[in-house]
Amino acid sequence: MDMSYLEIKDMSCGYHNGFFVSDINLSLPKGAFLGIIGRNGSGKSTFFRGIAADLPLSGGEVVVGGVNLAGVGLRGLARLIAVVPQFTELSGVSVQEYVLMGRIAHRRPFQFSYTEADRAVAAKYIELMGITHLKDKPVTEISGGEQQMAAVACALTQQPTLLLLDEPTSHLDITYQVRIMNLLEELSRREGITIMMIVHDLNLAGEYCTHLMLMSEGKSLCQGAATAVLTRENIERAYRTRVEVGVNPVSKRPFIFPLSGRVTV
Ligand SMILES: Nc1ncnc2c1ncn2[C@@H]1O[C@H](COP(=O)(O)OP(=O)(O)OP(=O)(O)O)[C@@H](O)[C@H]1O
Repeated sequence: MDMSYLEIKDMSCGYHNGFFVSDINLSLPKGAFLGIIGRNGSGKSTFFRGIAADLPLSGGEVVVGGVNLAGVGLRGLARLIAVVPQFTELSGVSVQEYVLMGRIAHRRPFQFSYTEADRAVAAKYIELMGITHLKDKPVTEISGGEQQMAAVACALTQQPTLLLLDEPTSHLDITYQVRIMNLLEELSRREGITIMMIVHDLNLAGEYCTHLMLMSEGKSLCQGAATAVLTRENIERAYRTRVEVGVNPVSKRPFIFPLSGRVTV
């Protein structure tokens, strides 16, 4: 396996006279499923904005499959990277039309309508996300969780090599949470899509992700497999909250138990 499909070196980015993410170093093999965890305001979304060129880098570089993103331009970037943002601005288009927008980066010059192949790709991911029954509804008239599923279908329709998801499970019930995580895991394993996902649910992250990165105050506090990152010491240091760490009896992955103020340890 190529250990450095995604190579982030000494990356920094942030806001004028304000918050900065700094000195991030990260190497991921193709098909890795990285979970980015850390408390609110630790810089997870800012880090994503730097990778997706939504914020200029103030230092370092991001290389995907040997290509330095600084040189690819917006269209080239859209063919490599798809982003599922935390909040999506929605107009009244149908779910199907919305998901099809993922094909725009693949249009040839002077191609003004979608091809049959474009429609087939969109239909495949609409089906995989389990929202085929909603395809003719306006996106403004479906639930928050259904909108999240549509946003993921749209990003996959872009057929990126690197997929960034900013908390895709936050509005989802356990059925859809598990469905989306299983699907992402399968896409990373079978199709070699490298996935980076911001996730607040530490147990979901620990269960599914092949790699974790724990952020604190704009820096990467630690990286590695779930068992190395999800320790009581690391979590208490990053979140300043007392927890107990156990083991999922079936998967043997770490499991975090929050501790109520009632409990004295
Ligand atoms: N557009 C902006 N301009 C200036 N500062 C910003 C901007 N967006 C975010 N920040 C600041 O940057 C810091 C990090 O924010 P960021 O959204 O990266 O954190 P996060 O880890 O993704 O948080 P959360 O888990 O709450 O989504 C915060 O202190 C925030 O106030």
